[in-house]
Amino acid sequence: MAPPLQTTETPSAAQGAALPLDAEGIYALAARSMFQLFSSISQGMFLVDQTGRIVWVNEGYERFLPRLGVASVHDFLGHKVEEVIPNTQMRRVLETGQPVLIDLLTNRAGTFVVSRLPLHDGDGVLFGAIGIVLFDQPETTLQPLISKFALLQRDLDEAKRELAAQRTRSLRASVDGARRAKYSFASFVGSSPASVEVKRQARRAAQSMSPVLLLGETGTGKELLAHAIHSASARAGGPFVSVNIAAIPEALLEAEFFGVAPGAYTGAERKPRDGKFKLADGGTLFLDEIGDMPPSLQAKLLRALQESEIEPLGSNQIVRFDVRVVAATSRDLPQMVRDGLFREDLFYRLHVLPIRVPPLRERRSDIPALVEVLGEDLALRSDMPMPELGARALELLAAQEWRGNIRELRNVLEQAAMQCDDSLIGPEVLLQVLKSSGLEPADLSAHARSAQAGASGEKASADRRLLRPLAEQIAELEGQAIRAALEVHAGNKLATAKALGISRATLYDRMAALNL
Ligand SMILES: Nc1ncnc2c1ncn2[C@@H]1O[C@H](COP(=O)(O)OP(=O)(O)OP(=O)(O)O)[C@@H](O)[C@H]1O
Repeated sequence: MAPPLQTTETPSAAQGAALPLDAEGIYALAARSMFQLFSSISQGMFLVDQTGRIVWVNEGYERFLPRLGVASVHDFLGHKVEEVIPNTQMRRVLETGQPVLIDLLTNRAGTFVVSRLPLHDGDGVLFGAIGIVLFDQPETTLQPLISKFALLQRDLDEAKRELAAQRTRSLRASVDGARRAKYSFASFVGSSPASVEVKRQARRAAQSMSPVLLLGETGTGKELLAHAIHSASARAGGPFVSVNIAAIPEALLEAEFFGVAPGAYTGAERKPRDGKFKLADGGTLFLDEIGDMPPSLQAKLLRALQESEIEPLGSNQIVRFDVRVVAATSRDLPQMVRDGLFREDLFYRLHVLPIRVPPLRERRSDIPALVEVLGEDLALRSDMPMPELGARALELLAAQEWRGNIRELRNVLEQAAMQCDDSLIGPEVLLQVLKSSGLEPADLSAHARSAQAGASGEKASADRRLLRPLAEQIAELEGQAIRAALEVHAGNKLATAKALGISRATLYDRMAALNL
């Protein structure tokens, strides 16, 4: 039940009345006593009814009225609380029924520490609220507390700043780490003719600024070579940024490449950020699995590569970049062009310096060295002794087809090392690992026979070819040399004769004899 509208007189106490003996009487007296105590020790108090009208104000509160621009108590009582006390939050207490035990209120009368308590009747029905000014001018009365709070706040802010700086430093370090090339040409193990040739081509590519296209089966070392090309290039001091196109959902690829401008999206997952082109500025951008580039984005990528500029999503600003592109794919890109799955113009843009990375089965003589290096790496990473392979186990490895190439070789070695109690890996364990990995173990005897047959057959046929009349062999060699020189010089007789060190007349003679 709402109390009647009153003036500044304190709600009457039980002065003069006999002390109650029953609990209800004591409770009523205690409530009244507490009310009076708060009224006298606080700086001021007022009551509102459930509609938010001021119904009572004590003497202490009266002194704030002039500062609130209210001439008298009568101009205060009966008004809606927010009309006479700017910035008050009493309405919220009436709406929620929840107390605000302590709060700071600032308005034209000053800053106050206040309490706001809802008032409920015996049935729990809200009938009003009480506003208490605990401290007037808290900056002076609460000075020691405020100083301590300020000190703690300063320490907290400093700690937060330091933490944020540390986080930024470690993020930057990990990003820098991630953006530095991890491999050089020394990391590319192999001295077979095929490996030597691929390294030679890649070293030459490193000296150029043109795009490089690395073509080869999965696990052949294309990514390793991309790192090595960057490390050996003039851009080695710049970032190496890698994008695995196959690993990024199509919907996110555009943002990944071109970045997102501030305010482009409201969703939390689309915060403004730089795209990979911008991140690679001054360095190398490695586009891994370029054959998986969705057709919808191929035109945009081509434009970016041609113009060396991008437009981040949600922005109309052009961002220029200076990036050297190395792309790689294990897919048959020319066939994809023929099938209309890959843009021809983009293909030619990337196909400036193509390098074919041969599969492991074309460089089997690299396998012992690879086994040694991969084994060393495994031992370092897993704290295991370095795996050793006997001659027969090595033979078995050398005979495999290795569809997954060096990556597959590494996996097989790792599994075999884990299954062996000592560091020596025998052929039985290898056979078991190969089978459990779904790989068909090579037939060693057949492999040996074919390798031997290949070698001895080749030798036998070479021998037979040499056991012919010398004039016949010389004529054959002469014909080969003339045909090759004519081809190189596009049929130009003068240049061909010069290259072969013969006169033009002799060349015409020989050509006639050879029916050329
Ligand atoms: N010649 C090599 N010497 C040493 N390690 C190699 C060599 N080639 C590849 N590797 C290792 O083999 C693994 C696969 O190589 P990488 O990722 O470069 O192959 P990839 O051709 O890019 O494969 P994918 O096409 O599947 O992406 C890596 O751990 C790499 O370090």
